[in-house]
Amino acid sequence: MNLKDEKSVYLDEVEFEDVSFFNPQTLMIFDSSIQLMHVINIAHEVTQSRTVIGKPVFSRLIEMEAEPVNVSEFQELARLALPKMFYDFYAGGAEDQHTLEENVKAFQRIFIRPRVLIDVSRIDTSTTIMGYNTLAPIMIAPTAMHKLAHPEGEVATARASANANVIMVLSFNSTCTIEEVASSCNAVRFFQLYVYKRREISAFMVQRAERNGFKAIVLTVDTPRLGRREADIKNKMISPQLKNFEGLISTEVDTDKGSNLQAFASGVLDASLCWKDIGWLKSITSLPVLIKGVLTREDALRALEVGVAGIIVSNHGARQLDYSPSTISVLEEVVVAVQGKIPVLFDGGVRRGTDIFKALALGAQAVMIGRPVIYGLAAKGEHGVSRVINMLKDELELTMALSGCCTVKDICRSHVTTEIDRVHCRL
Ligand SMILES: Cc1cc2nc3c(=O)[nH]c(=O)nc-3n(C[C@H](O)[C@H](O)[C@H](O)COP(=O)(O)O)c2cc1C
Ligand SMILES: CC(C)CC(=O)C(=O)O
Repeated sequence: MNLKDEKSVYLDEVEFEDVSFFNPQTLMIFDSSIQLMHVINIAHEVTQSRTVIGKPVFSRLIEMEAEPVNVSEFQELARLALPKMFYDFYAGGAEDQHTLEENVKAFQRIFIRPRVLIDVSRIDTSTTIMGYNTLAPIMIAPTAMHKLAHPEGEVATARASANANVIMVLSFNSTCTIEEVASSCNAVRFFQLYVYKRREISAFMVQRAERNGFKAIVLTVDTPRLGRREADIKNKMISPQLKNFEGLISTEVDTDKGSNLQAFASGVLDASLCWKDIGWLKSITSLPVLIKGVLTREDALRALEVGVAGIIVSNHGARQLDYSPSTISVLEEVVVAVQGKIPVLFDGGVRRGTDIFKALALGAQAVMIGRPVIYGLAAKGEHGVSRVINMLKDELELTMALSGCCTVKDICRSHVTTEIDRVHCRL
């Protein structure tokens, strides 16, 4: 990105210093590949004749040239880059956001027990997930509407994942179509599914995913209704038309009352979905079915009974039920119930390689990352996503070396101490 050139164009045109009022919906129609142009274009489009980007915004964009060294720096860049409505949508959680905070804080209460005098001159982070070899036990969690973060949307995320050799789970609510993502690059990908009241739509999407080479279906089971995200209500979060659903259903909702996305979701999500429907899903696809959103031993056992191929311990990034437990605090409960019969994957609050190490030590086969990917995408497009993935992989590698683990298989329960362990020690 050549900021100096942009600057001269831009400074001539400055009229306002407030960008907060532009209509983010226009973001969907631009296809510029550089972030700065992207933001300026939106402003041009909305006001038609005037530029509404002012100095404070421009200086923020300059800051984006800095290379972040960790996920939280990417988050800050994303905050600066994005319209408030979108940043809040991505970063926010449900209600008091207690679980949102806990997802991250609970990791901080787990300590690593490093082992020394082990030859760690060679570290191998690679692993196998559902039979597929990957660079690291890291996957891309399904997150909706990547074009609100960057004009290349899910295609940029898919390319970064493919280059890094990690598995991406494409969201049912993606802004690029299943076909666009599939044809963008060769990679192992899974498809996330919501079951709509109009089941034929969900069934059609499953068939498209299958036809386009996706390798598994990830059924999200924690969203009979959308959680109450108060920032989205205040911002009147948009619900844009999604190309995947063209000719099937209108995803565009235009209400003045609160979150349009919430209004859309409440119209389409099938709240009657239950365990017996896993049978229906298995009957319409030959792909393995994983369920995403399990937090208890009871549901893990039920999942085994109905024959799913894998479980994802997840609270939807704390966007659904506030005061549900942090995911890392219940991971072991699920792992113990499953007894190694099927893979247990994990997401929620992973921001460091040490977090990945802790989740693996507690029995997860791999972790999925949600917001960090979006922050990378918003700040620096495909390059940003690559950086986030590689940063977490490098941090994991260092953690393994400093803990005496040469391979992912070497990471075991005795490498961490949890709060519960410490209570038991005192008894
Ligand atoms: C902006 C955003 C959109 C999301 N969209 C979806 C979605 O479409 N489908 C889904 O199953 N989960 C969705 N999730 C949940 C993620 O798959 C994942 O569970 C969560 O982001 C993990 O937590 P983390 O963001 O702390 O990594 C979304 C999460 C975020 C933050
Ligand atoms: C469009 C939404 C239903 C996507 C979602 O799952 C989320 O925002 O958490």
